[in-house]
Amino acid sequence: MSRIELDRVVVRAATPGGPVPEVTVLRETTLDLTEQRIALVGPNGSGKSTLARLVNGLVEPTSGRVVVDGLDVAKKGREVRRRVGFVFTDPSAQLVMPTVVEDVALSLRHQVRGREERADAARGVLASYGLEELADRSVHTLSGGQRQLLALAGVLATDPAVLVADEPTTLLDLRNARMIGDLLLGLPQQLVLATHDLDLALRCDRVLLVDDGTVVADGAPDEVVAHYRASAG
Ligand SMILES: Nc1ncnc2c1ncn2[C@@H]1O[C@H](COP(=O)(O)OP(=O)(O)OP(=O)(O)O)[C@@H](O)[C@H]1O
Repeated sequence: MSRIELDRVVVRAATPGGPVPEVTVLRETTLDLTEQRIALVGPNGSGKSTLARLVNGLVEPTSGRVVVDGLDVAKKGREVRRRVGFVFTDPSAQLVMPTVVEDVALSLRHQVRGREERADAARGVLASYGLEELADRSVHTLSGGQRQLLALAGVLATDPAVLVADEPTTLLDLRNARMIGDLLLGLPQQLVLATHDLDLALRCDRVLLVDDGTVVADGAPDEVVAHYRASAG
């Protein structure tokens, strides 16, 4: 399993034109994450996405350090991003090529060298997710569920050690949310999952409750989720 360490991490963001010049998005946070499945839960705007994005350098700490498997994210960003896959709430953000098969092929650019070989490998990846019939379609013609599955397939094809998923089921209907949730929780990789789905959080190994830029509870899923439910009134 991988190890994600946050050492006194603070994130501040400039707010040009706002009532104050900057806001603290994440207050000083120190964490050592070694469990396989870690859920981040908490109210809207609490800092879950910020915490998730720190893990692969999409957000940089204002102070402190984020270290993944001994690699400092600020110094070894490229290496960290090869180890840490990321899935967004809205998969459109990461599906950039005209067709489905080209999109998966793009993900495989570091793994498979030749153009033809890459296209073949991409079709193989699609087949393993039951998406082969969509290979030549435009990503814009896919349903939300198909798009999220495709985004996930593309990221997993690169065999990351860690997968960070930021509310990956929020835009999906019940059936697709369940399918993607089951897939994520069944992965052999370490998973960091920001989610509003408390049933998914309960199936993780450790849950962090984030509120107002601070981890306010951290530990066994049933206890932390019960705490969250009670605090939400
Ligand atoms: N670059 C930024 N500039 C200004 N404010 C920011 C910036 N990034 C985050 N914030 C603010 O920090 C807070 C935490 O944001 P974050 O996206 O991490 O929350 P979240 O817990 O993921 O929320 P949600 O559940 O709604 O997705 C929010 O109030 C957000 O508006």
